[in-house]
Amino acid sequence: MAVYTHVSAEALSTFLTRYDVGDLVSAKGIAEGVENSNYLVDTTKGRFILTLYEKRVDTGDLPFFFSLLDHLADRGNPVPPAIKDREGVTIQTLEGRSACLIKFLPGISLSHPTPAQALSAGAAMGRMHDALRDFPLERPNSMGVETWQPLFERCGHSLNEIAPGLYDDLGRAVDGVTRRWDADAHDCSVIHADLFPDNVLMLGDEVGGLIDFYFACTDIRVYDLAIMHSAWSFDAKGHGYDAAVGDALVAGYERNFPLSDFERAQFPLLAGGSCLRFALSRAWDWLNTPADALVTRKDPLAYWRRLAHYDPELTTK
Ligand SMILES: Nc1ncnc2c1ncn2[C@@H]1O[C@H](COP(=O)(O)OP(=O)(O)O)[C@@H](O)[C@H]1O
Ligand SMILES: N[C@@H](CCOP(=O)(O)O)C(=O)O
Repeated sequence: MAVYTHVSAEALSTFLTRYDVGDLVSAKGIAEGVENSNYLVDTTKGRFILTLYEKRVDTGDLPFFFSLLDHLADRGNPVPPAIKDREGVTIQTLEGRSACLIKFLPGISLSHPTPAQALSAGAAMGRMHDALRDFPLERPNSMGVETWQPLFERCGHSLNEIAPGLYDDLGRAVDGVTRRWDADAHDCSVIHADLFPDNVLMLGDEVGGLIDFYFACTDIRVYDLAIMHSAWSFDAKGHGYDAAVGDALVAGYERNFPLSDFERAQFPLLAGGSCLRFALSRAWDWLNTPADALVTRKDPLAYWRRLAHYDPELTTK
């Protein structure tokens, strides 16, 4: 469920008169997603996404996100830029929220990607990173390595309500990974930082769109591939590593951005970091979201289990 803010047909019709996009035909709330309110909007001239930014996106970051999308779209990447109104404005206000009208991209969000789809998606990430070599803006990672220990401490002993012993186990793993993490030894650039299967729209085996750039930030470039690898190569519960999917992601990526020997050697550590980053954010949400809330809580243990694949020693006592 991701329609937190209701937009009336009257308010939307008036909103659309700012743009050269035709008249409103229909608008439907989109159930997928967790951060923002999204509507699928059809007009007499085409199809668009309307996004209203809820509390988890800092609206001060929106100019960064839309510069990034313009930069990528200008270089032929399948990403959805914001539509400008007749005065060139992209970030508007609607129903008391910051709001943008965004290009609709075709495709289906995947639940179970195949190796052929993983190959295309990895290649799309490599191409995106290549296009970002000359992107001049930066944004700190609000979920970067230095935030993991403080977030772990904020979750505290309540972690044991998720699974007995999780406080000690996670604490040991956070310590083990962060002590070996060395961003200065890597190439850093702007990365997507959340390229899960649900953020890649597929047309058969081809990528129709890369969406949801609201975690995009400056960090270790190959960490982005490690995040993708940990999100794509397991079942939803974090079991059953699928080597064909994992290998295809890396092979696709290397078609457009070859990895160095150092990056290959560091990959398990970076993927282990990704497991901790998502285990921690999910644990925090799990402990702080009422079970009957509109948002479905995501399972933190599905990421804890993935860590065992990348670094078995960190997850055994
Ligand atoms: N530009 C787009 N083109 C087509 N569909 C989109 C687009 N942006 C979002 N969507 C649809 O909306 C859903 C939620 O979008 P997303 O950005 O992932 O939301 P959230 O940030 O709330 O997680 C996606 O799963 C997709 O179905
Ligand atoms: N991908 C993250 C949560 C972020 O949600 P999104 O809908 O904005 O991609 C997770 O699965 O924990």
